[in-house]
Amino acid sequence: MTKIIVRGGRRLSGTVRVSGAKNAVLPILAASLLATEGDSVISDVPLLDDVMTIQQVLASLGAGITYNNETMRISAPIITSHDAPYELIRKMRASFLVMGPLLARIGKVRISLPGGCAIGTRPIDQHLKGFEAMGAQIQLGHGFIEAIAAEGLKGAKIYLDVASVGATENIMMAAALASGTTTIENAAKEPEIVDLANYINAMGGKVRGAGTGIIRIEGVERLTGARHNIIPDRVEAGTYMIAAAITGGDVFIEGAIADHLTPVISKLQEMGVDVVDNDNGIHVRAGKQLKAVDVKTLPHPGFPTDMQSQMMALLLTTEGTSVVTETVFENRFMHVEEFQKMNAHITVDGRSAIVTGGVPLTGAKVCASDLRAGAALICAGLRADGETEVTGLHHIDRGYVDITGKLASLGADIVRVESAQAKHAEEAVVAKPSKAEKEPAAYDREKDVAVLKVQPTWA
Ligand SMILES: CC(=O)N[C@H]1[C@@H](OP(=O)(O)OP(=O)(O)OC[C@H]2O[C@@H](n3ccc(=O)[nH]c3=O)[C@H](O)[C@@H]2O)O[C@H](CO)[C@@H](O)[C@@H]1O
Ligand SMILES: C=C(OP(=O)(O)O)C(=O)O
Repeated sequence: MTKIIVRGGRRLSGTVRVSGAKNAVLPILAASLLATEGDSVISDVPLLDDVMTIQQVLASLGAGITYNNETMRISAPIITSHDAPYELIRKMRASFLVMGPLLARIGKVRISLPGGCAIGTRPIDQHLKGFEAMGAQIQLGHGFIEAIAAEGLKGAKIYLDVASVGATENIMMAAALASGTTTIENAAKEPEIVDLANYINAMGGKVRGAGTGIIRIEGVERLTGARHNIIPDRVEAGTYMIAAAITGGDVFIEGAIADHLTPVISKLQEMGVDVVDNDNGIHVRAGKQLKAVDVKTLPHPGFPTDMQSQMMALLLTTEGTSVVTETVFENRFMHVEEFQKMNAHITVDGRSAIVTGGVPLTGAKVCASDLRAGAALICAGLRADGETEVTGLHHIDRGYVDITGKLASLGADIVRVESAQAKHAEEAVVAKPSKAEKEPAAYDREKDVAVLKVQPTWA
């Protein structure tokens, strides 16, 4: 089985560069379907499994895509299908974000219920409520959704019952080409929403108020491809901040934007970690005994749920007891059982976890139950006595670019071991004729497999 092996006890130091944000690039790639003419050129596109999945979805709908050097070029003058491929939509949550663009572009879509991290029930009722308000007729059955907007989408006033990130994005994209003005009330305010709005506006759209609770979208007749840089990944940056703090390290996180990380920075400072930002990134220094703090996840600008498990790893190393309350997803404590295998003292009581700090962590064989849980287990392994083996890496590969290489460059004793079977499968992919040769419109995976195969020299 492919695994990451971490031997704890090394203090991290040096500089690590943050990649483009997974949760920004995925909706932005979906939004590229809105442009009827001109190519979109998106830079700082991280090489993640989720990015590969969404580009396959776009290619299956008729988009032409090339990817080189973290830059993706997309053109979608003609949409050739309204049927999003089941096996790709089930793989991840964000692939559902093609629903809004397809409805707006061709007035028709068939799509399965989305997959994604198993952290709760994750309904899509708010997305559908928005599309219905804009005139789409929706039918649900056998795990699929069929929607038709025979006369095109019309602007509407939509109040979201929960400030859903995905629903805000999906509705924003659909509204960009609808007739009239759409208002989203109780909209999500995450930085990724602002990045998407900036991209739509660069394509010729008229989105105002992104980053606040009320977003107004004046529909336009057509959008054209545009150039756009993806914002740095605040969750990846936050993960390296935790990795630095948990090892008592001294790390500069290059590219991280402090304004996107205010709740994480403020909790770390409350615990006694030195965090200083400048125009180029965030410097994290830790060394003294850290204090226990309580953490409650909330929609932005509250403490991000995607940083909850990594923060829990750090709280295990403080003096005292902390309470971590998860309010965004109802089942996001699956990492607790894995931490317990590492000698962690945590009890879960409903939506709260009571974390007893200061009990030494010991290495163990653990499994990532979701993307961020995987990163949190690696952080805990950096501090634990002995060897920690983390499996379930398909979760981690969805959202972290070369986490082993980046941590190793900071001095961590960490290695990724590919199973013989995984290596064999990878070689088979390399040996196949290029997908681009067979389907000129498709993603050039050949080039990227070469990148994927790069193993750190210390391995
Ligand atoms: C690809 C992506 O960007 N993923 C992020 C996005 O997920 P995602 O967009 O799926 O998360 P949402 O903001 O939609 O979910 C927040 C809450 O709203 C609920 N809900 C959501 C939609 C809906 O129609 N009805 C409903 O009840 C969910 O069950 C959850 O309890 O935001 C989450 C919350 O910050 C992050 O953890 C994910 O990393
Ligand atoms: C929950 C996450 O991702 P997704 O919404 O893609 O499952 C995440 O990025 O932590």
